Amino acid sequence: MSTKNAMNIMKAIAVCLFSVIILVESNEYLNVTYQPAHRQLLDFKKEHPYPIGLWTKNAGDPVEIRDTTTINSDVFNNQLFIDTFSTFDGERIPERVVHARGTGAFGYFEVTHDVSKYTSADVFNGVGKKTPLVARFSNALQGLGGTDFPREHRGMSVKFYTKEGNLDLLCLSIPVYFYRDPIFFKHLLHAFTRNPQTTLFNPTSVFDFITLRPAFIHGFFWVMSDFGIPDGYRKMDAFPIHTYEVSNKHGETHYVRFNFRTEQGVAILTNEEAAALQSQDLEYFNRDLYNAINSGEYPAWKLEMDVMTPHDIQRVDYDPFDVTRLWKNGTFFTVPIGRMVLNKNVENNFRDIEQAAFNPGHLVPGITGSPEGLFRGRRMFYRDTQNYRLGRNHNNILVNMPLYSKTYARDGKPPTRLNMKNAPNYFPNSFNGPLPCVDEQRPWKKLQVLESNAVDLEPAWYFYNFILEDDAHRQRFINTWAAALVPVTPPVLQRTLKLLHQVDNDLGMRVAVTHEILLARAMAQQAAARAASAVPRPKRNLITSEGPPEHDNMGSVYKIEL
Ligand code: HEM
Repeated sequence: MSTKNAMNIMKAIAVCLFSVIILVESNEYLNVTYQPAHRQLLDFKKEHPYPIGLWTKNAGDPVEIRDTTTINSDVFNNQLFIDTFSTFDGERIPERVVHARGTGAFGYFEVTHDVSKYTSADVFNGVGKKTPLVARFSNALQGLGGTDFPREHRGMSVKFYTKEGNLDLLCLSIPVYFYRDPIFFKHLLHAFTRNPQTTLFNPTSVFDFITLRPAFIHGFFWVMSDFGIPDGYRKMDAFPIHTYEVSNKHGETHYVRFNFRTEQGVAILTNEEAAALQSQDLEYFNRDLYNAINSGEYPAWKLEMDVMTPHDIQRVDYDPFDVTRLWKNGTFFTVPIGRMVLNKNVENNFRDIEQAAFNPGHLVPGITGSPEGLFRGRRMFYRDTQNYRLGRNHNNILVNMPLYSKTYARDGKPPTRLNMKNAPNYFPNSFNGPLPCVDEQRPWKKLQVLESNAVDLEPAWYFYNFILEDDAHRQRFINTWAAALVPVTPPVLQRTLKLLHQVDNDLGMRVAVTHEILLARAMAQQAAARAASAVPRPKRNLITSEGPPEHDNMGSVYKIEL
């Protein structure tokens, strides 16, 4: 029989088989407990009532059914077997060094207000204009297989595919960052993530680091408050934090902080709610986003910017570029820009989200970035880590490709795409290779920011007394601190309590007292657990050469000791 005949027969059999299955399964959706995430495969089958085609090997030649099993066969002559293990063995790429765990979706941004006075960026100009985008949500410190519920800041990265190139805004769920100096990044991450010996998160290293670098305390206060565990990604605000310089078509500059405000309403989980949910669904955050979008409840965020003029920025009594603090009340005004809507789940998470490379250095004309050191440091970190994680041509991966690009970059590890075909590969050239543009509006003055290393505890004091809106929230904050300090060892514990006293005496005292109570309770629980462990437990009866266990019937190898 020829290959063509064989393929046709297989196709016919497959069509008959699958038609029967479709009939049998036609009532599936009557089961109302199926969430969109549960019925993904069924949805696929509804869209594709027949098999989507013939199965091929990696080189495109058809798979013959006898090659799909290997017992008692010549595996070295079975190309499908070789394809199978060699592709599977290489399925993993390095996960992100931070923000590894996450999910994402596609959507669009729509301009709702005229902001041409502040920025000439095409993406934010022209009321009603829509720009496609991809957004990724993550939690900051978990590995790929971590949990959705830890108390930590979340990420929301947005890549706008604009006519002027990709604009990436990488945001956090809290409006301040932990430090100003980019060199601290690695040390913070080492202190806050898994201990090299125990592989466990270690509260002592966290508080050791914070007390030795007390400037971190403000960002950490946000994480220890209700803002530390949002109720899913849809219900959190998100902030790029840095103070960006923007310029209009006359070359006039303003300084702005962007804010994404959730239209779903900010909602949080208490420690108890998070623990209860975690026991039922380790993937609550990812599931929530997928289900909402699939059900047509498209999550949306309003984008606005807090603005200062170049005149204002030099006259405020604080450093407006300092990412560890908020801008003070009454020193800026807020301008709405537009609305981001996520209306399409990705079809393939690895292709569209795992391979996405967001980089704060991806800016467009009219948005210059921030002159301060952390931003400049980040421009290098992201490119470097993505070169390692995805390869040097990661901007040629589908999800990262700008709408338009003509470069002098060539070769290297795939994907090289068309590799600019036969165009000149050097600049300048006399043979019509791509030319640079002239942007007369681009500001010619560069602001230089001199930053201070001084530790200012005032923002943390302000947070405790004014951002925490009432005493109930303050008490939850205190309880979280006290519980987090229970496993912390001396002298770090004493130093942490001292730092809290220095921020605010009331805070220091209340955390110390609650900590004493929790410590006593933890010791009592340990004693109770020790007592309980003395109670005999059911034993496992292993199979031995001496025959079946005494009370074993029906072949069971377990017996309960009474
Ligand atoms: C010195 C400061 C910082 C450094 C060195 C740094 C470094 C990194 C690195 C290496 C990644 C992984 C990127 C990848 O593998 O694709 C990452 C991800 C991320 N960072 Fe930062 N970061 C810094 C500060 C910040 C700040 C201030 C923000 C937000 C305001 C931020 C938001 C994010 C987000 C949202 C992601 C996840 C990106 C994604 O979804 O793929 N980071 N960061």
